[in-house]
Amino acid sequence: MTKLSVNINKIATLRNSRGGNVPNLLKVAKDIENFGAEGITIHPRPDERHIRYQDAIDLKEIVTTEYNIEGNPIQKFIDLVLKTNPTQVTLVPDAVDALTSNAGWDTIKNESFLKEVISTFKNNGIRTSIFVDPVPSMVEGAAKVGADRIELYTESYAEDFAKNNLKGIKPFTDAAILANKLELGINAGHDLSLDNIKYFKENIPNLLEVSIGHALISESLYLGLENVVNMYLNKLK
Ligand SMILES: CC(=O)[C@@H](O)[C@H](O)COP(=O)(O)O
Ligand SMILES: NCC(=O)COP(=O)(O)O
Repeated sequence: MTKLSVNINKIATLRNSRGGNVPNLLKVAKDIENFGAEGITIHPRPDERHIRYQDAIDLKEIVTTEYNIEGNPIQKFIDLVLKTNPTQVTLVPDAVDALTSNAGWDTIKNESFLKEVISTFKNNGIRTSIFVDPVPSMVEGAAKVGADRIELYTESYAEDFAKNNLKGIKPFTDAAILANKLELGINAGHDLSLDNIKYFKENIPNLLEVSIGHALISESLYLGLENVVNMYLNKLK
């Protein structure tokens, strides 16, 4: 069984664009759980352009499913995660000014840093996951630094799938087989969507969790748009 964790960054982006509290991030998170999702993911970035650090703390009070916080472990982020105590922290090596996550960790170059950060989180009872490209040496490195799980960075798979290149799944399947051998749990995310998720799931042995945000929120807009336009038309009759 693969858990669906919904990334709500985009809800915060919409809220912040008007400065008020519409849509209400906490209510959306609660509703997503009530609709059946098994987790809530956030990725607070240092400039707080979508999720604010205070959101991370407020969400802890209401999320009853798995709570996953992603981000680059700069000191401010480490402090936030320790204060919030989520179910899982996912470490992502994104630059401060990155538009979105765009690479996995080099788990060999950053071995001692990752070891230290991971042990800090694990000592506080927080499950750790590391964002990695589907590269065998990076998966081995993730096991070496003591991570509980890897999160496979799926952008290249999504791009290949959109071009009908089904071979793009191969490095992900191989990485998953290796992770299973090394007893690392497997998560995945980035640009997964209603189009590409089924094939991904079918080809990844023991996929524990996917976190999906950008496509899921965009798809929700499209799938809800007809209904809402008609609700307005009815009110204007
Ligand atoms: C870690 C990852 O894969 C990202 O997809 C991320 O969580 C999304 O971040 P943004 O919403 O800021 O693009
Ligand atoms: N970890 C990936 C994530 O949370 C969402 O990525 P995306 O679906 O917004 O690309």
